[in-house]
Amino acid sequence: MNATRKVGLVGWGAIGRVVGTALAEHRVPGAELVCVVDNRPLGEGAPAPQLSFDEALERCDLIVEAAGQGVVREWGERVLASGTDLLIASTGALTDEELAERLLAAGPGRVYFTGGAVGGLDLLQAVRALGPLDEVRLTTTKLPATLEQPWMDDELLSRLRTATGPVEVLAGTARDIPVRFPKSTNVAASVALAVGDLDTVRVQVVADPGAHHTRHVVEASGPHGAYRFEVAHLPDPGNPATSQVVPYAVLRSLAALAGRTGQIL
Ligand SMILES: NC(=O)C1=CN([C@@H]2O[C@H](COP(=O)(O)OP(=O)(O)OC[C@H]3O[C@@H](n4cnc5c(N)ncnc54)[C@H](O)[C@@H]3O)[C@@H](O)[C@H]2O)C=CC1
Ligand SMILES: O=C([O-])CC(=O)C(=O)O
Repeated sequence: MNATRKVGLVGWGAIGRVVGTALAEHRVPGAELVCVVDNRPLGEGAPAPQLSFDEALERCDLIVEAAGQGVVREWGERVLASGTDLLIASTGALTDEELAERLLAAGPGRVYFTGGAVGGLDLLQAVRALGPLDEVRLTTTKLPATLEQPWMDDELLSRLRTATGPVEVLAGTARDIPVRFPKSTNVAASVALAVGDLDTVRVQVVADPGAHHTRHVVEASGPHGAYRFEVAHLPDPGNPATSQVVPYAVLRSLAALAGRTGQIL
């Protein structure tokens, strides 16, 4: 049987709280929560000691990032160089190809990403082996307030705030969109990781005041077939930018990584 994975969880927010609580309750066979890292003091709020990143690297063999793209940029290489594996939720950081290459070259730790809020990535990854896709489109629809960004001008902010139906906020590729909406469109980078090309993935970001559910629609086509995956998630009540399902996607990824016998994964 494999040794128990010693997990350091970075980020005690909408995703981290659910992941950390499940780990602390031993709901992931083969994985144990050793510590939590967060740049806010957590007091007694977390079920494991709050440590610095450096302390976490000394005690853990797997870091789960559920904090933001900046953490991947700042810590990714050091995590891998210390021999610790890294599971990434903030995949948008990997649209920086220089960083992605440095992470690929770093080691001996291994880097993984979770499918997060989007579906069908396993099939898109499989299709890639047949040859490139001609077209890949992602349409993400969210509540307007979850899409507001510091770079937006007054006109765009006003369009978001006064929308009475769906409005396109920005269109681009998976190379530029996740940087523009760092907490809201990591899914675009995840689709690009599956497809293997940032520029092929065209992304449309839509704000809809009636979006009771956050929607991600992936449409892809190529010489071998056509694919469409549509998901509609309830947003997390505390952080509506994040879909409620995301921590469970992280836990699913963790279960696969911990890979205990007695489970069919
Ligand atoms: N792949 C996917 O489908 C998704 C990915 N995400 C990514 O996951 C991230 C976390 O999401 P939530 O838990 O909803 O966010 P949240 O805002 O609820 O929680 C983030 C936590 O990380 C902490 N944090 C932020 N920067 C930090 C730093 N530099 N060092 C240590 N701690 C830090 C914050 O204090 C907070 O406790 C998002 O920013 C986004 O990048 C979010 C949703 C879906
Ligand atoms: O949770 C979601 O629906 C998507 C999200 O925030 C992201 O990709 O960053």
